[in-house]
Amino acid sequence: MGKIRVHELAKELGIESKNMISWLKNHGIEVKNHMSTIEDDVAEMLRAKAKGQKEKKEEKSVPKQQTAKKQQTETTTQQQQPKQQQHRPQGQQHRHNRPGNRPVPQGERRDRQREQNRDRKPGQAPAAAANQPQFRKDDQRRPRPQAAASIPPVVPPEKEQPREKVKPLEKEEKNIIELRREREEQKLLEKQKTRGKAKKGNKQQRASNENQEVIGPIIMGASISVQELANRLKKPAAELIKKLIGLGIMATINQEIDAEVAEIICADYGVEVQVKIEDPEKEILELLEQEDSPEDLVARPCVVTVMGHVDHGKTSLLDAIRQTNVTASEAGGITQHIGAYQVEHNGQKITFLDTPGHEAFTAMRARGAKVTDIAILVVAADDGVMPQTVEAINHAKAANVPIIVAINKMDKPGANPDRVKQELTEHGLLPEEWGGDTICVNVSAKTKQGISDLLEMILLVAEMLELKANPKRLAKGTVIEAKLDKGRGPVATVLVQNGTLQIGDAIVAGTAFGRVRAMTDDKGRQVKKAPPSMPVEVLGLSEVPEAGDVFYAFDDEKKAKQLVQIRLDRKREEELKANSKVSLEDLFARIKEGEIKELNVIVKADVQGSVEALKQSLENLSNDEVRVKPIHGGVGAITETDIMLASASNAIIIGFNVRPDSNARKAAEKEKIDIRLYRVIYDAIEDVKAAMSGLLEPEIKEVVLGRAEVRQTFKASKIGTIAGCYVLEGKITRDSHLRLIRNGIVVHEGKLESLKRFKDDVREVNQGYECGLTIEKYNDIKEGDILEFFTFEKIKREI
Ligand SMILES: Nc1nc2c(ncn2[C@@H]2O[C@H](COP(=O)(O)OP(=O)(O)OP(=O)(O)O)[C@@H](O)[C@H]2O)c(=O)[nH]1
Repeated sequence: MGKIRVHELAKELGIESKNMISWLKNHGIEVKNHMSTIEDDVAEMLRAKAKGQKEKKEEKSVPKQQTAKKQQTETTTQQQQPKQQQHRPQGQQHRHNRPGNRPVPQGERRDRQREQNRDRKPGQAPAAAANQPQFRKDDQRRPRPQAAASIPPVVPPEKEQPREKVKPLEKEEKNIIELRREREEQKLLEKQKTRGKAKKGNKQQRASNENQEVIGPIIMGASISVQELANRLKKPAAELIKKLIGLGIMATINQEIDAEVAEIICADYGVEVQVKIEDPEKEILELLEQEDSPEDLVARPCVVTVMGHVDHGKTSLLDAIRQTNVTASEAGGITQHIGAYQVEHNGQKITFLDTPGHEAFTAMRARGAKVTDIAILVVAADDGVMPQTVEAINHAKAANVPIIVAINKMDKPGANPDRVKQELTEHGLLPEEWGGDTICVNVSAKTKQGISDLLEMILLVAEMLELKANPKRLAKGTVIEAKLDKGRGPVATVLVQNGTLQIGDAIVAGTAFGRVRAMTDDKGRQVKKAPPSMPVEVLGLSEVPEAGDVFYAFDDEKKAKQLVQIRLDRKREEELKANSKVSLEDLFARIKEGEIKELNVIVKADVQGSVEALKQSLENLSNDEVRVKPIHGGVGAITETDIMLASASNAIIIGFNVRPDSNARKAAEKEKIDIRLYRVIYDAIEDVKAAMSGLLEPEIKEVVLGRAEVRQTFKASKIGTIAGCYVLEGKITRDSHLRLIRNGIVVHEGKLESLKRFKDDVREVNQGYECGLTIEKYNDIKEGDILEFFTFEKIKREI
């Protein structure tokens, strides 16, 4: 028997799906979303309830006695409803989960339902209700003796009834939600109070234990000098320096230590640190980010990204959607590629980000930009769920973006959508027709089958998301793509996310400033305004911004320029700071300038013997001008902690037969720490010696291209060990050198013998992809091994 969906019934009763879902949930009826089905008797009950409310409203003009009578019947019905509902969810659950329960194809079921509803005469109950077994209907309407008994024979309608009578679904719902929220807030407040007390207690306890004067919280900026901190703690500076040495930080009395270190020191004295950093950039942005008042908010089109495995038809699907939905007025327009486009379906717009593949999506997310409202996961019906499909699912899930599955290539003879659905369930996407909440639509980008259904589903999900924006304010959005055009200068495709962008607006994106000189839409037409969710190509920026940069429009050009200046200053400062770190390359120059009197070194090696040997040999290199000082030595991979220590004490790191792990590598890049890696102790000593005398010739520098993890190994009799790898970062190229690292130790260095994706030989494989490879004359590859790929680059000496 066909059951009705939440959104269908909501539409029928003229209620918002959202309200109906909350109401059902609050009454103990389990529904997942607007696509969930409702038991027929529940639907019927809701219809009766809605009908009752409507009638009651009309009854205001009906004579009093008559109204009272009707209301009595209504009340009776309503009073017994909760009882029925409480039993229902379980039954509903069972029905979905029962094995062997033939899943009714979604399309078939929806069509059947629509057909039945279309055939019915006005005023007649919908099909689902008509098929309802009679006894249920009776049961629902007929008051139970007990319930009836509790109803007073004469109902005073004016006083008792209005509460039931005029309360619409929404209002009832709101009260429950508000009540819950209030209770939760209360609980939170209480929790915080007790926590605060406990914290305070601990601190005081510690302070009194140490028999110290209680000092209030120390308020500081991003850093504080050792002297200043000692003054505020009322402690001798020497004591603090001792503590810092204990932490591996060699600081002088005038040196600045950052908030994190200050916090550790102060914790020892039971003193709290409060960091207050004045951030002029934040202040400007806060002014721009002011919240919209609800009355200014209007619905905006949803923004969709298409993701999926290679060759499953992302580009074809985007093209098919674009072609099928070119309206008559646009037919003559030349479709431009501007990184995003809009189509219209049933009078509603949908924005597609025309950058297939999840790289664009993740790159933007990595930069903190959330542009996508809905993800379309394309899966080829003849191929099924593949590695990149899984990646795409995980990316969308991590971003908390709803997924609609487009099962593509349905025109192909080998198409098997049920297999795809089965595979999807293994990755946490349960198709809605199997009781889950994932919408799956069968499509063919080739024949255009199902494209319209897909668009309909997108609009349905978008409706549930209630996407809104305020077109009246200054624009804010994200840069989707940007390039330098020879003739036109910097060109950026931006997606307006709030406000309206207009010609002449002053805008800032990253460190790029400009006035919007011209705007072009996705059909190549010049436009003067771009409302929310509209992608446009913008001319007029001073430089090329980066994809993922957030842009803001300003009414005050001065403020815009101020923001850019703040960002530029900060960038410069960071570069300067980074450059001030010691490296072997500029060691000699800095020694000569008297800047460096001590060369701090951190030594990491594969065995303790090497650590000691290196430390000793390095220390022996000390001369009158500079003292080589190993501040830390240890066995194992170079870690992020080593980098932090190097950064805090301005040290270089020497690794012997070990490598930095991936976090350490990133941190070293950020902190500009010089890491030198060697396989021969003598080379390490020689390099430092040469650097100290200005003779270091770093002509060739190793450049790491990427890292991959061995996920599986296969033995092939003629080939040797084949490693199934996943590229963790960067890329692998066929001709790169590699080293095999096991537990942070370099086990082998050599070259690649072959590199394949699926069955094809490839020249390179990028981050996020899987590949198969073999290593020249080396077979001892194990699961979990890390392969690091590198080449050599010639570097010009600058001293
Ligand atoms: N028969 C059939 N072929 C299709 C369909 N959709 C795409 N293809 C074909 O599948 C191949 C790959 O399609 P693309 O659109 O390039 O796939 P993609 O996912 O964008 O591929 P990448 O951009 O390489 O990741 C092309 O040869 C298309 O012609 C379809 O619905 N039916």
